[in-house]
Amino acid sequence: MKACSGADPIRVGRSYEGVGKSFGALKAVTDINLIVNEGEFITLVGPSGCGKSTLLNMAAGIFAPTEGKVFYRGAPVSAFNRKVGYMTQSDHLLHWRTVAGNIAVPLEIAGMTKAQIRERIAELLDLVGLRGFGDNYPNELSGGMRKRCALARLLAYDPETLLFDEPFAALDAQLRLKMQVEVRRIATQLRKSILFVTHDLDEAVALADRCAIFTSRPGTIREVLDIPLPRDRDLFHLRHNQHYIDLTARLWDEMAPAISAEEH
Ligand SMILES: Nc1ncnc2c1ncn2[C@@H]1O[C@H](COP(=O)(O)OP(=O)(O)OP(=O)(O)O)[C@@H](O)[C@H]1O
Repeated sequence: MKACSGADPIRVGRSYEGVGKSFGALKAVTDINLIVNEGEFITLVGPSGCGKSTLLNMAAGIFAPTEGKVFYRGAPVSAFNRKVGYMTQSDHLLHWRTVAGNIAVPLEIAGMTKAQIRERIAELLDLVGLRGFGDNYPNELSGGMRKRCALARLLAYDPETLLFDEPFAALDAQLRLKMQVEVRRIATQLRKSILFVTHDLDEAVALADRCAIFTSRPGTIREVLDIPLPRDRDLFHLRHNQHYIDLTARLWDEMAPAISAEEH
């Protein structure tokens, strides 16, 4: 087993130790060793099909590793758990419920009272910049507002780790930048740990404290790149930041052989 990169015994939140996952004869990932410190933002990049989503699914406990273990605060993750919030490319908003009604879903499941739900929804609408839109239906929202609503629902039961699987891939560049700013702000403000899968290498550098680079399948983490940009970085002006320019160029160089070898 390779040494876990980035270990910090005081702040370790989640760890993958010698983790592998096979689906029948197909080995998706192998020998994954990764520490996710509390409050840390880690982006995951790698060729298509190398097992990035599989890694998120194992963090959520959606399925178990076939080798090694995933730990959360020292205890093995053994079943689907509410310590994580999961967001994918599709927002999965319920079209027959208002914004407030969508955000209420996890709160109703958690058994909160009507008054508690109302109060929590008001907090969340403020947090994601949707105050005044609680009574609108999803089809009355812009693409960015839908994402904000999905983000509010994700945060509703205050999960400790947020898992993002290419959440902004379908957005245009300007909207994507706005959502990146929001996620980075919320992550810093609420001190969430984040695992964020992306194919966008600029996004991978802009958002991360560290970026894990996968090999092709069976995927393993080839390198974890430190991103020493300030925690309160200004994403709108990163393109002028020499560290950002150098790190992005380095990541592109690392990924170029794998990207050019992909079949599509
Ligand atoms: N539930 C499953 N059953 C069977 N095979 C699966 C399952 N989930 C993933 N796989 C396989 O495991 C491999 C890794 O898939 P995964 O979705 O984790 O990769 P990825 O890196 O996220 O891919 P992409 O970047 O294209 O989204 C793929 O070959 C995929 O077909």
